[in-house]
Amino acid sequence: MTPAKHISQVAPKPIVWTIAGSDSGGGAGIQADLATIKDLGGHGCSVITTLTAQSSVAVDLVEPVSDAMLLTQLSTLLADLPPQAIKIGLLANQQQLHLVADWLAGFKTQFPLVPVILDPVMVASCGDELGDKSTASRPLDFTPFKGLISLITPNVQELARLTVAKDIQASPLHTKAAFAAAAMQLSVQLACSVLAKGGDIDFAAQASTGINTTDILSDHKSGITSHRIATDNQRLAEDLLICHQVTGCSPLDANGGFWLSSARINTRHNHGSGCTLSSAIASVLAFGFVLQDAVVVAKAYVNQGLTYAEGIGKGPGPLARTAWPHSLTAFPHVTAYSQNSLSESSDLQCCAFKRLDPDLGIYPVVDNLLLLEQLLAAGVRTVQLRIKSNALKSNALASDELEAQIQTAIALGKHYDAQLFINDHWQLAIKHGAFGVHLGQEDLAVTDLNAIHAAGLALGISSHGYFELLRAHQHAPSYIALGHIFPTTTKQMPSAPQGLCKLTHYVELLKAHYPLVAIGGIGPSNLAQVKATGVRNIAVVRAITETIDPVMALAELTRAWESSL
Ligand SMILES: Cc1ncc(COP(=O)(O)OP(=O)(O)O)c(N)n1
Ligand SMILES: Cc1nc(C(=O)O)sc1CCOP(=O)(O)O
Ligand SMILES: [Mg+2]
Repeated sequence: MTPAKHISQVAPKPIVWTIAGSDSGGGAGIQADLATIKDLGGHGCSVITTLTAQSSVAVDLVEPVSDAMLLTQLSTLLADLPPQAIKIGLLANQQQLHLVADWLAGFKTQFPLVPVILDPVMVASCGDELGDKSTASRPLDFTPFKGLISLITPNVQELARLTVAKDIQASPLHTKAAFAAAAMQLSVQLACSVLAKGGDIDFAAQASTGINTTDILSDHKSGITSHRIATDNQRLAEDLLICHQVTGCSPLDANGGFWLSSARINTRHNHGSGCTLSSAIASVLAFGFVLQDAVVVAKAYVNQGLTYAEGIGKGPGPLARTAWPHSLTAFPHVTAYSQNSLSESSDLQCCAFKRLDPDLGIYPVVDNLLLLEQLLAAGVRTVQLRIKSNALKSNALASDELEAQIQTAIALGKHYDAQLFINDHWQLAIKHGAFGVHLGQEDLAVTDLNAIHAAGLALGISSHGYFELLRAHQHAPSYIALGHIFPTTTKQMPSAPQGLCKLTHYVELLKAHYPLVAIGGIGPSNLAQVKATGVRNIAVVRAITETIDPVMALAELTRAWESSL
């Protein structure tokens, strides 16, 4: 594996707190959390709730710290090292839980935006209970955390204990439907997102009930994308993410549900995998990624850790520490979860889209034929016609006129032998034989990608973060756009600008697989910084359209891009 570059090399080191128990064996708890936070480039601070005399095979003694010690750790840290994210793990008893929840309520009034991840740890991987004696007879009630946490990460046993609805409690959570119902229930109960970890369940065994466990294997380099049902040798580990009012992402995903599937990694060295996952999510959030992005990066980190884990001691060993994940194969496959549908993968096409030269040239995005023709005549090689349908609604353009413009644009593109992409209007692009179509994430759900593929058109897909770029990758497009890098006034964006640090990571992950295009707020003043991230193409609107001489502007951008290192 190539050594991965820490995000901390390109971004300031965020402070991440872990409020959790000590595992004297070093594989889980505070010890796993601090190792994870450091490995992902953060600075870890610890608030110890409980001491455990623990090895890889047994938990011999559990001793909560005093209330005074718990509260003083919190106040001492807050005075000097306020967190960018908090992970909460083992709480020894209900009294401790109340103390932490009350403290958190006060903290949140001061720092409402700091994300808090709760890993409701109850049982060690060796099977021993981790709470004090009071919790063995009565499971903890996490209701005091309602409205205070961003995400809870139960495994299947914890999910069953935490969901109070009688019908859910009565049935074991061994089917996808029951598991999903419990996760949704918990999301409502605690008013937070839920990552329900299905690693301990074999949903594939439920395939006979008609539930589709289709896996997608996509290799864009060889141009092959294939789908197959998981067999015994290729079992899937499937987690369900239920989002609750997530901000900073596409509104379509803010309350979405997603299955995250990875090939099951055959190892018994998984001690501390839950602690590692939750502290990794907190660490990635601390760098300013949105929740869905943090979850898929943390999943990839755990997958890598399991893959390279080695035994230490007689029992299950800890996960390997493999730094920020930069390999697409470590990332999960994302499928939308729909309550109304048992089959979640019906929209997949079978092959990769048309392959392009990774260097597209400066890629202008324009909204009129006059400018399009000027740029084509000036020798532009890749260009997009982006006529938004709100231009239609305001009656600026009737639909037959839109079709005529698209038809003319396509003819011009052919005449000048350019790669002309039509934004949004994929049916017209197919009808008139365009070179390609550009689609956003919202468009994907309402587009017949099979039809675009069958017509032989190239496909470009927008993305705004890890989660969206995985979704784009699963369609094996001709290029992936990464936006918006800097603030833009051309379009209202639901997400924050990605910035150069995140762009560097996306490029590292995808550059061997796709032509990549950075977009959003790019122009002469920042183009060299963008090029330094390793991205090979930029798409621009205002840097061309808002100049007095667009042809000259294109020539200047091209010269500056080619001469930048
Ligand atoms: C090259 C390129 N990248 C991104 C976009 C944006 O596409 P989309 O998200 O569909 O948004 P609209 O352009 O339709 O508003 C793009 N057009 N081109
Ligand atoms: C159309 C568009 N899509 C974006 C994305 O991030 O998906 S940003 C963007 C507008 C880019 O315009 P300018 O170069 O004027 O900032
Ligand atoms: Mg669009």
